[in-house]
Amino acid sequence: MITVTDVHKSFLMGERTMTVLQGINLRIERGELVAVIGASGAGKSTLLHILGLLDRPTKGTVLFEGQDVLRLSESAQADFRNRRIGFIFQFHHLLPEFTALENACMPALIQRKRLTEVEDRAVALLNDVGLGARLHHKPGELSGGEQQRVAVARALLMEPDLVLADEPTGNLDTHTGDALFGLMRDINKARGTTFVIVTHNDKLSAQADRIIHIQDGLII
Ligand SMILES: Nc1ncnc2c1ncn2[C@@H]1O[C@H](COP(=O)(O)OP(=O)(O)OP(=O)(O)O)[C@@H](O)[C@H]1O
Repeated sequence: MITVTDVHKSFLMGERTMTVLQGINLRIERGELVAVIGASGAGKSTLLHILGLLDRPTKGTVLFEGQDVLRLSESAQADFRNRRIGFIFQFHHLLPEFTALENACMPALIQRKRLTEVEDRAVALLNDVGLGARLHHKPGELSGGEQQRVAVARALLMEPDLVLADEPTGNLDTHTGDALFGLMRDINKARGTTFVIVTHNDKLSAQADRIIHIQDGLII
């Protein structure tokens, strides 16, 4: 599904260049659930941002089903992201003024689809994540785990082939984190959705199909 070849990423910090990724080579097969682990600052989030077309490598290629996605225009990349990739971050970035249902529908609204077109699917997803009784609650009226589950429903709304999750259980208690990871595993099994999950939790990464360990910007 994804082939990453010789990806480097450097950031210019004043006069100094800081190299964060130093030649990443990686293949991710369709339907895999991959955990990305490594020490703080190793480059995990940077790699995830590059896979999600949220950032560009300084050097190297990223092929998605053989297509060189880095060559797409900015707007084509945005469209690709919106249609094919779901994102789940540690801080779920829900919009506080909107209900759980409206937040879950947000990717469709961004694509100028009507709420009525996706509402049924969003309700079904929120049911799947155990929030059937919380559809009209705003984020401030939900627990941290419930908010994160809204973010999972939102990530799945457009039926993405790929979900990128950056420490999705990072700010949850163990029990809620385990349940959320189990939910992602279930979705992976049921729909064949590919997951790439950055996590610091060894117990969770042990349940992945494969663990990718990054150290100092290289896969070891
Ligand atoms: N936009 C940026 N400009 C400059 N430096 C950056 C930028 N983004 C990340 N870095 C640096 O790159 C390094 C890797 O960051 P990254 O967020 O990928 O690490 P990580 O492995 O995800 O760490 P953590 O587990 O703490 O989230 C860090 O030292 C960070 O300070």
